[in-house]
Amino acid sequence: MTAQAVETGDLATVIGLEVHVQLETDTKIFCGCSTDVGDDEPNTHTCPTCLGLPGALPVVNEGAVEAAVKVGKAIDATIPEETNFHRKNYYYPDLPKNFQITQYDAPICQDGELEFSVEGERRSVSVRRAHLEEDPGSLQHKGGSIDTADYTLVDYNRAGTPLMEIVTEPDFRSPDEVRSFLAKLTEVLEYLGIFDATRDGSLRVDANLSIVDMSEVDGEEVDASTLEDADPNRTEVKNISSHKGAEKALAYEETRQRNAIQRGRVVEQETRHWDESKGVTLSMRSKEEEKDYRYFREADLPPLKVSDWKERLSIPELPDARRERFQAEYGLNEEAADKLTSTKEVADFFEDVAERFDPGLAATWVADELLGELNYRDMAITDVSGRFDEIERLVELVADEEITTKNARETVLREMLDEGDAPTEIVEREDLGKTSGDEVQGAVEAAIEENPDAVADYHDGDDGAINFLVGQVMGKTGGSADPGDVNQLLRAELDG
Ligand SMILES: Nc1ncnc2c1ncn2[C@@H]1O[C@H](COP(=O)(O)OP(=O)(O)OP(=O)(O)O)[C@@H](O)[C@H]1O
Ligand SMILES: [Mg+2]
Ligand SMILES: [Mg+2]
Repeated sequence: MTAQAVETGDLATVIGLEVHVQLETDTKIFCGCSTDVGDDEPNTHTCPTCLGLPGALPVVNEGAVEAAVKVGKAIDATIPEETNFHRKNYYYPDLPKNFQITQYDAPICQDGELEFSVEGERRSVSVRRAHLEEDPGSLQHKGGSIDTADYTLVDYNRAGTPLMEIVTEPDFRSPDEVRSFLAKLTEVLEYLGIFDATRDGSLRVDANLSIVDMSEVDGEEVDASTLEDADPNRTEVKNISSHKGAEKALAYEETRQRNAIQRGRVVEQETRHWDESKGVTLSMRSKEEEKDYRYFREADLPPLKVSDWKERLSIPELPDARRERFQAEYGLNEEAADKLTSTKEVADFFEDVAERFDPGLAATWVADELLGELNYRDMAITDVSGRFDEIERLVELVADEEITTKNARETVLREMLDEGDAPTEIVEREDLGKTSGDEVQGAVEAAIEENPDAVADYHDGDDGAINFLVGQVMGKTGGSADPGDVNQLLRAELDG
């Protein structure tokens, strides 16, 4: 049968996410095995519980529940009186028990919300629920990828790592919104101190996408009721592990589904796999339904009373609030406030520096100089957190006018980062201490004496000649004089 091209009105894209984030705890969610597995030998961080051996009993790690409650506070979610766990049954080699302990009808968080911006515009996404669950093991496909491998090995080091699955409403309308949302979510999770974005596999996204033909529904825009009327088939794309990957996979899927609809084909409801290297989504299987999982209560774990945990646990000031406070309290512009709140560590360091020195100077040195040089070297603030004292010392040298801004920026900071030396060491070694007034005055007089042509040009009204003379003085003082001061001294000498 050849498909007939159909008349399609405006096609609207609808996206909802299931984001799995790894909660930073020392031990796994239901046993005492360490979560710090790094590149250790496979299957060395395991015990009867996370291997799912018969008779082994799970015990819930309260640290993981606390982390989840903090997330709930940050997204303004409802925390139930009592939470409990369920078994989700399915058969796959990464799951030793053939069921995953997860949450079903009493998730730790319900009805939250997260605001973010896309290209300067504020958007808000509702979080339907966020629940705790255990990570399965990891599969290593040998001699190929998931569909072509000769054989597959399984490593249970990861099995039992605490995960939080954050399920949004289908509120996104484009792949780039998803990318901005994920950036914001990551930022918030890091502020809470429960998430490490640099850890491999710490963020995994299942991205659901459907296309609604607006000519078939009432209303101009997609909302909950038009979506219910249209009830479009959706695909769920798995194996996405980065913000950029999510955007790319969804852009691919958006085009694929739109093209299918425009050719009069039906979009299958199915689970697809994101192939990062090929940049395509591939059909894996038809979408399983809830009944396939035979959810039932995990009888080995008693329900957990959490009604007062939201009050008991405190969370730090979050990025949006901090950004606003930075503008009000330190008089920063939006761009500087954005940069200085990009991570909690940057924000904390900035506040330390701003307390000791002028906030404007602190902002320049942390936001522009330090972050700029770090960025250039592909380094993060965490790479220099052991050297905050040294960086403050450098700002102090500038604040006390012991070295020039130019030398501080172009020599001291760069050498600190490249060679690992302390600022005072570099100042001494490179002889960067600001030249004394006498020396500068001497250099000014010498420059005037040695350059009669420039002096004559200056007196003829050629103001550019002064720049040449400033350059001469800077050369004589090895760049350690202040160019503004030199300019003034020269004018005083020439006009006097
Ligand atoms: N029409 C739609 N288009 C795009 N996304 C949708 C649509 N309807 C629902 N979604 C999204 O699909 C996701 C449903 O996730 P949920 O975990 O509730 O169920 P599931 O995917 O069926 O289950 P599982 O956890 O087993 O994958 C939500 O993120 C939701 O926003
Ligand atoms: Mg889900
Ligand atoms: Mg799903």
